[in-house]
Amino acid sequence: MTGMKAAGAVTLGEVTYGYSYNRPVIEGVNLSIAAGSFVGILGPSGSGKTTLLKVIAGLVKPWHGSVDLERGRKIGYVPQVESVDWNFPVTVKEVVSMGVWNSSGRGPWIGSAAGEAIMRVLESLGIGDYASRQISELSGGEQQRVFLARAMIRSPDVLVLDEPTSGVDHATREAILGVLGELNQKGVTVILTTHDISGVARRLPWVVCMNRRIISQGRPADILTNENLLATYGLVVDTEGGR
Ligand SMILES: Nc1ncnc2c1ncn2[C@@H]1O[C@H](COP(=O)(O)OP(=O)(O)OP(=O)(O)O)[C@@H](O)[C@H]1O
Repeated sequence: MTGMKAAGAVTLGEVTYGYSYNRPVIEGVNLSIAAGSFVGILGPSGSGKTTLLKVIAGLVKPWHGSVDLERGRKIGYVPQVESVDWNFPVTVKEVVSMGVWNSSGRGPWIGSAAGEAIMRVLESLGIGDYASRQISELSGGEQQRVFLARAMIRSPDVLVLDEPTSGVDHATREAILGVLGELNQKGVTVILTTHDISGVARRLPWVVCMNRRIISQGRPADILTNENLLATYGLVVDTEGGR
């Protein structure tokens, strides 16, 4: 896809970023993600996956290198649930409405059209009944779906998700993967990180292994080999699952 900028394509060139002077946590990252891709990013803890997603989503600016997304395309970012502190009172509907503040430019008042759109998204994720509940009362898997709803309400061209299936049960994982698969079928580029090799990564069309740098990428059957996993994680992982 080089040289071609289809909707929702993301291209990183020689991207380096870190949090303290002279200590990059991702370095020289070159990555081309074609529009309409469904990509899983794998790597051990601390390998820079979240950082890479933040660079892609434009939340941080790389020290060096380029991040290209076609002008006017929208990126939705779904953070890791554990990274968010919901100790203040806010309902599910209010959290999702944050996704439309930017476009309405009017603050947290939900018009009836936006309200209906929010309910449609919540229902598509099976959490319509929770609209008026406090977010702090929900389980991790339910909160995960609320964040997904907040990103989906903006109809993004690219959806970037940080470990969307971590800490959820089997049924929730399948529900989340199902929703992401449907969005991808509609043309949304989906980029997620995961630690779940057999339950998630093996089922995606394309995976990228990273550890500060990109180590390998390709179809899971070609990439999730013991040799590559050893290079990425420093150990051989039981990829056959047995879950
Ligand atoms: N806000 C921050 N300030 C300082 N250092 C940070 C910050 N965020 C991440 N780091 C450091 O950058 C490195 C990469 O972190 P990152 O969260 O990108 O890794 P990760 O691959 O997503 O890890 P995990 O799988 O555990 O979520 C780690 O060493 C981490 O400690």
